[in-house]
Amino acid sequence: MSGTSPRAILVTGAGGQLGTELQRCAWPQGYEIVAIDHDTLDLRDAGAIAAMVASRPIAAVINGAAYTAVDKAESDVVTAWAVNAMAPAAFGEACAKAGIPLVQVSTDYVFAGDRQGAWEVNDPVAPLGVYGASKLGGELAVRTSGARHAIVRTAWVVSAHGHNFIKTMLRLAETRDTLSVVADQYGAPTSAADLANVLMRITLRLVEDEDAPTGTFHFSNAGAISWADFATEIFRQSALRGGPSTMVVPIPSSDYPTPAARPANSRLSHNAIHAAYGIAPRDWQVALSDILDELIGATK
Ligand SMILES: NC(=O)C1=CN([C@@H]2O[C@H](COP(=O)(O)OP(=O)(O)OC[C@H]3O[C@@H](n4cnc5c(N)ncnc54)[C@H](OP(=O)(O)O)[C@@H]3O)[C@@H](O)[C@H]2O)C=CC1
Ligand SMILES: Cc1cn([C@H]2C[C@H](O)[C@@H](COP(=O)(O)OP(=O)(O)O[C@H]3O[C@@H](C)C(=O)[C@@H](O)[C@H]3O)O2)c(=O)[nH]c1=O
Ligand SMILES: [Mg+2]
Repeated sequence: MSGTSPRAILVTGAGGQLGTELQRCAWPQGYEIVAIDHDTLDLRDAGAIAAMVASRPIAAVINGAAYTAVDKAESDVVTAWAVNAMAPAAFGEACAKAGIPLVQVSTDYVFAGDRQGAWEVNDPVAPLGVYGASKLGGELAVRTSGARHAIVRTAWVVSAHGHNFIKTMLRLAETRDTLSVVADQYGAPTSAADLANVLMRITLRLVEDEDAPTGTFHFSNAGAISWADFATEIFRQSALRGGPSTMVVPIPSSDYPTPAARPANSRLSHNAIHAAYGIAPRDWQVALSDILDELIGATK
């Protein structure tokens, strides 16, 4: 590519878990990541989104930003919909106009989670709360925008930075002898680094191959556990590293009331992403180990 300018990939949510990991990915030579944070672009401003995409040649957009405060969204409905639905709509329109692909990230919370098994990409959606509903709005906006797109639903995103369940558990363990954690909500954690790598692969295909698979895909790490199981393994692996740990008391969701209801079964099937892109996730325990290496330090 010598003599030509690099292909710019616009990434939103630069300060978030996914945005941070997208910037750490090993993008091939000839690509430049233009990572946009909240201060640079407020996603509630659709006009600013259009102007940003039109302001320079861009090869693709990865919309990694979102209003992710699930409980707060219940009482901040308009902001949640502005960020999670209207901003993707604005990106869809801008990308269609520019003729570039859009990669949109969505969530397991679009499902009601009311039956067993892993959710397939075409299974019926029925969000239980404002966050899930607004993210579904974003999916529909992107799907109908005319932009070539991939919508990647993920779940339980964790990493060494930002806000997430691992960091919350380690923080609470510092001061608690026991920790009550819900044992009737099932899913699989997703390393933000693994997700970023998958989104990079999909984005590169969409940029380089007009016929690359488009549509809706699911990605999480492999496995099926409850939040209580997850907490237990976090503390087991943390203790091995000399980090904080405490005893987990499994409880029903009814003993942990929250403004937003969560799906009982959040498991995402990987069939679609495997068929289209040959992607198969590694086990969640291995991904957790890498994150704790970064947070606490490696085991001796
Ligand atoms: N976290 C999870 O467990 C899951 C996440 N997802 C999806 O994955 C994607 C990445 O999530 P993750 O990285 O964990 O999320 P984070 O909450 O870590 O990051 C989200 C980012 O979006 C930014 N943002 C929020 N509102 C605005 C706004 N009005 N204008 C500009 N930027 C804004 C935030 O900035 P600031 O902090 O400054 O507001 C933050 O940097 C999202 O689409 C999310 O819906 C899906 C399933 C699970
Ligand atoms: C802190 C804590 C949480 N919990 C429960 C609440 C909840 O059901 C579960 C996980 O807590 P969180 O606050 O991480 O849950 P939540 O913020 O709902 O996580 C979700 O975030 C959004 C953005 C998504 O898209 C989802 O995939 C999912 O990751 O654990 C306990 O039972 N005990 C505790 O001490
Ligand atoms: Mg949360």
